[in-house]
Amino acid sequence: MEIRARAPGKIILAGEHAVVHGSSAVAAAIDLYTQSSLHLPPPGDGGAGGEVEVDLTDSGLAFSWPCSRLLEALGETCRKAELQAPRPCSPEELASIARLVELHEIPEAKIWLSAGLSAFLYLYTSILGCRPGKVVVSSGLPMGAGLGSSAAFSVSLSGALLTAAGVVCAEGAVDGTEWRLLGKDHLELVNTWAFQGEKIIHGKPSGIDNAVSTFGSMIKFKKGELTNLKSGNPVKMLITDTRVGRNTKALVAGVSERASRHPDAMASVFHAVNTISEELSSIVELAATDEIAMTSKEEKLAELMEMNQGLLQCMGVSHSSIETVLRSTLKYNLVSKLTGGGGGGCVLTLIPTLLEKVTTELESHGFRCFKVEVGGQGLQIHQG
Ligand SMILES: Nc1ncnc2c1ncn2[C@@H]1O[C@H](COP(=O)(O)OP(=O)(O)O)[C@@H](O)[C@H]1O
Ligand SMILES: C[C@@](O)(CCOP(=O)(O)O)CC(=O)O
Ligand SMILES: [Mg+2]
Repeated sequence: MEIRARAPGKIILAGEHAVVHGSSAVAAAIDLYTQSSLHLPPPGDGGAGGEVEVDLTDSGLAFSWPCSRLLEALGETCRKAELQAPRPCSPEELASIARLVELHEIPEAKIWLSAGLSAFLYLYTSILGCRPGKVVVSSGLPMGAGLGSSAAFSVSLSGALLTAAGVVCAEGAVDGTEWRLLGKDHLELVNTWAFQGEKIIHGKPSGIDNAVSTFGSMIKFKKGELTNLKSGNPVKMLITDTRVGRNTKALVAGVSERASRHPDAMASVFHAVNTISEELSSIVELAATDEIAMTSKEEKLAELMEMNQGLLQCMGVSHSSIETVLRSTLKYNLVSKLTGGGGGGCVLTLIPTLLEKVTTELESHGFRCFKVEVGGQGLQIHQG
């Protein structure tokens, strides 16, 4: 049996970090995915001699554990998982899982994978027990760059494993593709499991990343509550990856430490971010109903993003590479802010729809517009 599940990454338009401390945040799914393909031998095949394998194709590494070894280390976890109500991974269980991960020598340069492997082992053994199987993971998302690869990993894994366990099943089809969707209750269950995976990777996640990866669309998120935002006119964002690696868990912990050193000042910062996210979400919804004032709404969005970036600097999560992107885009009057954990990673730049609008108007006269890159190569030949 083979089951494939794919889950998208996300951008956070406003509210990262503050959302961990109870503020509102606004996030949207992007069309870059992580895919998990689960292969299970027919029941009875492999038996006690079988293995659990995971092939992380993007990092070129594969790992396996004999089922007997997993059973010995995790015992109870492998026997009595409550699939409808996942329980958090206890510190003892996490320590046993970490020892199983340490059985493999992960190259120092890729040591950050160990958190993902722990989440994998937790989700696999809790949902399917110590049953043999193989998961192949591939992703179009940069890892550790603020686009929610950790959540997409946990959501796609949970989706594939829960489908195999028979507790969720796909319903409607996605137009023109081979992919199918889950109903709301089943999505809720996947989201709850994926949140447990995120906890292993992030330490103290707000839950916004797994929620937007599970449910898609554009959402406002506050203290676990999710509101779907109807954004008729999608905002256009340029995403720039500074390629400066960082780790969300450490950044989230750094903000919490600053908050405990300066509780009042940071409470004001989080409150200001909350107001920005609330205002931004109402502008997004208004833009869906009122076409004409699009330009002024974009100006407001840009201003709110700029203010949010200033507050992220207050939290200590900007970086010199991010500041370089801000300066470069400002030269063209474009506003940018970091997205996700910060400390490097990705930066969002708001692209005005005015450009699109002028094209649409010209085309409405029957003219034809081309979007071209200029100054490229001359003649090119490919011989098979
Ligand atoms: N495809 C993947 N394979 C293995 N681990 C992954 C994968 N995607 C994400 N991870 C795990 O998630 C971590 C990155 O998460 P994080 O620091 O939250 O950044 P982000 O979620 O912004 O990409 C990686 O270090 C790894 O442990
Ligand atoms: C910083 C934070 O708000 C978002 C983290 O996103 P990412 O893992 O950097 O893609 C943390 C969270 O909400 O769990
Ligand atoms: Mg993450």
